[in-house]
Amino acid sequence: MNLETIAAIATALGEASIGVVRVSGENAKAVAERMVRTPKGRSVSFSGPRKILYGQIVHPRTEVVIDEGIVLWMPGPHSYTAEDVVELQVHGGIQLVQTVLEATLAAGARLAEPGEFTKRAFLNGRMDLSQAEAVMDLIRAKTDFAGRVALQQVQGRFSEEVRSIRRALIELQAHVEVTIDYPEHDVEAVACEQVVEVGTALMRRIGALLDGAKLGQILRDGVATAIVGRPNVGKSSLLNALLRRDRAIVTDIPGTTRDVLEEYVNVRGIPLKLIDTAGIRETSDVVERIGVDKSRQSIREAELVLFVLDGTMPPTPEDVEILQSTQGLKRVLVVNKMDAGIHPELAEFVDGAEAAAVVHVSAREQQQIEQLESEIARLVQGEMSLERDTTYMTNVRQKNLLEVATTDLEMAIDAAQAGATLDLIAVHLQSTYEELGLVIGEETGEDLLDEIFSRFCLGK
Ligand SMILES: Nc1nc2c(c(=O)[nH]1)N(C=O)[C@@H](CNc1ccc(C(=O)N[C@@H](CCC(=O)O)C(=O)O)cc1)CN2
Ligand SMILES: Nc1nc2c(ncn2[C@@H]2O[C@H](COP(=O)(O)OP(=O)(O)OP(=O)(O)O)[C@@H](O)[C@H]2O)c(=O)[nH]1
Ligand SMILES: [Mg+2]
Repeated sequence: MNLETIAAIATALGEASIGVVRVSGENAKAVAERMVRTPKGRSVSFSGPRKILYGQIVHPRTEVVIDEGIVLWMPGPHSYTAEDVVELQVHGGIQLVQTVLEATLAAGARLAEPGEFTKRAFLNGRMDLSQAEAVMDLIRAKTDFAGRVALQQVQGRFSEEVRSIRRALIELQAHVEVTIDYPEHDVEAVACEQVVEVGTALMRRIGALLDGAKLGQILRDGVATAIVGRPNVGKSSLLNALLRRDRAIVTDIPGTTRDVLEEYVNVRGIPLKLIDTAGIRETSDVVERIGVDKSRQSIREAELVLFVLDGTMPPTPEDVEILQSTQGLKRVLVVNKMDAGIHPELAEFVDGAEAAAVVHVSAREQQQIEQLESEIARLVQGEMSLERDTTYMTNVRQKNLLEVATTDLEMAIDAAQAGATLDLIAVHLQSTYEELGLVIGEETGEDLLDEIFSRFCLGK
């Protein structure tokens, strides 16, 4: 495949020890030869196998020395894109890296679009679409766990399973097609039995992938965790304590938090989307009332509720209301202000309440926060352990395709059970096969590819 030579900054913009400009394509060699000199200023020829060299980086037209750097020469197909790749590793100054990029453009490359390097890797067959998409998940991973899942997918574990299911489908399809050509009643019955038997097993395998996807979604978005309670109990203080920084405004004035505030935190490898809410109470203040409505909305959308109570006071009617409105949800009762003592009526209230866990903390004094974290981890961990034989996936596009594929496969099985014609069964099997192909990018149209890769970051 003959594509234009592209260049981009591969590292984040900012002051850093090094910055990398990457060039890929047929002219990568020419670009490098126009820009790289030995420490003594002599030209360098980039041919033969991979090479690492140290030298000067010059502007291709003026020969002005821009920096000294390390240059990697990786001839295709043994490179990230499977094309000839040159990496110019220079000092990581914001302006400097930009100047080096401009020099590569002057030397004959064009600026890469977002995701274009990875798109090349896909187009050149070095990875499939599911792997390419996972590259971006890997970069965006906020926790060790999410990172390991993405890496698993980059390395092709998910793709392998999809391919293996497709191979089994093709075999089944072949069996059915052959039978269509030689119609004999008992042979036909055998084929139907095959479709039911093999199809059911494949359903189970696709189902397992979909289970992994559910978890993947949590990984990507974080567990929606609403911190709720009446005003002044210490919700914002708890958010700050869990974040280990002063994010939300805390005052002794009830009704301080007006708007919903969202922050991500990593609790023992589990990503939580923490939602600090306005204290719930009846109020005539227009702004505060909107905030309270939003708090109620957050409760409805939460996967986990941290119900905060002021341990120093007897429970109020608002506490009773919130207890009711969070009934049936996965909730933790967080008795706050333990540093100031626990009121016996509050203790009684908590004893009588149903909850997945009860934790006494002091948000302000940072006491027992780790205890709370352990409880949270315990509550969500069950669904979150990275099991060796489970294949996870975080991509909504792929998940939707798997769902459509199961529907079609189910139709094939139903048709076989109902003794439908083999032609009809074959059509459903064919659809299943094609949908699974789209997951890994087989027969995927140009428009969709553009759309997928444009969501990548520049230089990837
Ligand atoms: N400097 C640098 N570091 C990097 C990358 C890069 O492009 N440049 N990567 C970019 O994201 C990641 C590594 N990914 C890569 C994947 C494959 C190949 C590659 O050359 N593959 C060849 C050769 C394999 C081999 O030697 O065994 C191949 O598959 O044929 C390179 C990088 C992370 N670190
Ligand atoms: N003694 C004690 N006081 C605390 C503790 N946590 C919070 N407070 C105090 O309680 C008051 C209210 O804290 P906030 O975190 O603003 O309470 P909130 O629930 O977010 O309040 P609203 O935003 O008004 O709903 C502040 O004066 C805090 O300093 C604690 O653990 N111990
Ligand atoms: Mg608050």
